[in-house]
Amino acid sequence: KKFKTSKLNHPPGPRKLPIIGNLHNLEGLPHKCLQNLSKIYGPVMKLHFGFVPIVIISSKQAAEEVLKTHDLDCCSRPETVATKKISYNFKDIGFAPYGEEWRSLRKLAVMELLNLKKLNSFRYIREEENDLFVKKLSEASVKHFPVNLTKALFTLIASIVCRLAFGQNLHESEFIDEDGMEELASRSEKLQGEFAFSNYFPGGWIVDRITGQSKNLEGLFSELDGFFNQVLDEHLKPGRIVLESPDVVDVMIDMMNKQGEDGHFQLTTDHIKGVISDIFLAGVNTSATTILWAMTELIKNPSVMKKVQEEVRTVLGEKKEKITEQDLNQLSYFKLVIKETFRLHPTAPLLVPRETMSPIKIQGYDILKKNQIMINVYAIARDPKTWENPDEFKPERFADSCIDYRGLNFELLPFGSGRRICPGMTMGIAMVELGLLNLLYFFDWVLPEGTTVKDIDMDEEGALIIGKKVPLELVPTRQH
Ligand code: HEM
Repeated sequence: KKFKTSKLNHPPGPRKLPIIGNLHNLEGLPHKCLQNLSKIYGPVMKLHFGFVPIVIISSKQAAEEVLKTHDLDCCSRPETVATKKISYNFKDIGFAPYGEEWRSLRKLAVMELLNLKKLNSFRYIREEENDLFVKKLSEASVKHFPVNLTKALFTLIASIVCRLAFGQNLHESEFIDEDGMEELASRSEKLQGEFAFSNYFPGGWIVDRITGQSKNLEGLFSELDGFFNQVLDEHLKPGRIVLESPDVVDVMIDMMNKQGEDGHFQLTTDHIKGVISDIFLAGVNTSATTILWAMTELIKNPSVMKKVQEEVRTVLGEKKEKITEQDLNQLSYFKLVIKETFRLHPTAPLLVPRETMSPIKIQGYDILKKNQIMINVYAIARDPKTWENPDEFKPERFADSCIDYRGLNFELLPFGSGRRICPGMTMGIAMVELGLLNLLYFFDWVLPEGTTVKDIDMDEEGALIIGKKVPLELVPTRQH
């Protein structure tokens, strides 16, 4: 031990046990448990999940050092059994290590998903799908029955994402069951977060085989793979007619067919499936869950609900039959409600884990090469040193503040920051804003008979993307 003592200043952390490291310290949801541990060990702490060293960042200052000062040094991704599977052997954007392949795919995604011109030209898809959503909710409102908003919102967002990115109209699709979207999305979330021994222990694959974990993973994956294959096959059909503008899959197939053999990175069908998988997994759960949390908080806080509905209905007038994205420009309190939802309920509370590519120093601590880094944006957004009454849902806190959630203010990072920032941010925000606006403009919402605000369950579940555990059921009454 004496000889091994180095001059390195390692981050503090709870005592680890032989073999399991700190796995025994993890109880409940990781972001909450790590938030509690950081109150003891500080904003930069080191834990070991089995044999894997993981550095947890829980303050605005430390997050800025990682994501701004050292962004390039730590913008790779660690490999896990599940992410290898779901990314078609890292041939995607979200889980691919840093390198030429990731850069090329990411560039393509930014062009297709972040491109404002393209997003605007697809505006009508979002508006049409929301219109249909309002019609369905209006039918339910006649009967005054509770609506399962969780399911309804997953279907809405999946319809937009599948139409916009894959050219698939879920309402007419022969092979996709639109009502099964919530289940498919939550299965995929399970797949990403499955605990596997092989992630943390050398030879852990043997345990995974014995416990049936490997088989479980295979089963979940083959269901999703079936869906992604169908999307790809539809696009590869000879004589395919592109009705709307070419979607992401069309663009990638075109690139694949035109590429020469010049030694550069070659696009394959696995890359296309990797990107389809990314868009579906990263796009649907996150946006639907954000609207769901916004509605949950509004029902729990009736004065905020009243204020935002008053603004929405006064500014847009009483007689609108259809909401457009232009209507969003005139709303200010509404936008604060969304900001506050992103603060209290970041859907990826630990972002997507990163991996250091070279040794770095964060807040004076030495972090070695190939260490995992998790940024606890949940803990940062509820840090009482930065936020007054951090657990309260209070959109007014942003009224005179220029803090935004687009990756430049390190106290509020629902989309991450730096090179790995979410490339679907603009699309995600557009879907969340329009979906919530339709819910608030056209309907009044109450809890089902016999339940009160105290009965609203705020429990969370999930692994990488955290959702609401119990579905939200509310009774709509059509207003206009
Ligand atoms: C409200 C909606 C959304 C939220 C809150 C969200 C959040 C995030 C977060 C936190 C990350 C990780 C960033 C990091 O590691 O620093 C991420 C990555 C990613 N997101 Fe999103 N996202 C949303 C919507 C979307 C949509 C609609 C798409 C695609 C259609 C998308 C595609 C991706 C991809 C491909 C990555 C991986 C980027 C990379 O590793 O280079 N996201 N997202």
